[in-house]
Amino acid sequence: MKPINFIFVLLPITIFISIQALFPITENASPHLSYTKEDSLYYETLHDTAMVELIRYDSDFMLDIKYATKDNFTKQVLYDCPRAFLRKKVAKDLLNAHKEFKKLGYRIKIFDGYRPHSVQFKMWDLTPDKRYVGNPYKGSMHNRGCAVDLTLVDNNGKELDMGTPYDFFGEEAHITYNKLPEQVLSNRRVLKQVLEKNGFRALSTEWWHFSYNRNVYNILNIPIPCQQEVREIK
Ligand SMILES: C[C@@H](N)C(=O)N[C@H](C)C(=O)O
Ligand SMILES: [Zn+2]
Repeated sequence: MKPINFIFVLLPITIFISIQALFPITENASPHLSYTKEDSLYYETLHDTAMVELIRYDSDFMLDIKYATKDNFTKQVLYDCPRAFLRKKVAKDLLNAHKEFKKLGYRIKIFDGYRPHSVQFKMWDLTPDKRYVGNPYKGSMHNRGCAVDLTLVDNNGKELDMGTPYDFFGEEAHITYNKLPEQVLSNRRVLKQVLEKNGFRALSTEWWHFSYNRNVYNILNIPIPCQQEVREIK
């Protein structure tokens, strides 16, 4: 073989094959579990009921955890740390919805996921109105890790116009309220359609709240943990 052939043909092929051998591209059974390989393997072992952190599954989720700040309707800090957890089964279906949103050019921004039961009581003390706050004596789907408050952002991270801010407790936030610009109605439609297709049910009074309708799990009252190495709430 001429040296020129070796340099331009055989050498690149040899290098490519060597790289493949060192870093094999394997078919991942759960392609969503993309945070780290170690996380992926770990999450595979968990039961569907485990409470898992969303961004460990998909780092494209944006987080704006209002109840970890005073910028919420209670004007109090209700969580120790700004993290979002859901039951593994719920998280997986949300991930499938996220994949669809990403194909449309959007990403999900999470305002709230699992919410400790004691926080539900605090909310209810201030706003005992079951249209906008779940009755803690029955338990909210958030307390079960089965509800998520969310919106959509565009490719620049800008929130789509949904007509009202998050936790706007009034008629304009109701999903049947239609005295809104066509673009707002269309944004709400996309949000609802994709989530409903993936196992979530909209709440008639809050465009941002979606409950899981494939399973219901127990109420928990474990605080949102702060240690980053804690990957699940047990
Ligand atoms: C408080 C609000 N973000 C919310 O999630 N409301 C529903 C009804 C709930 O508390 O379950
Ligand atoms: Zn909610």
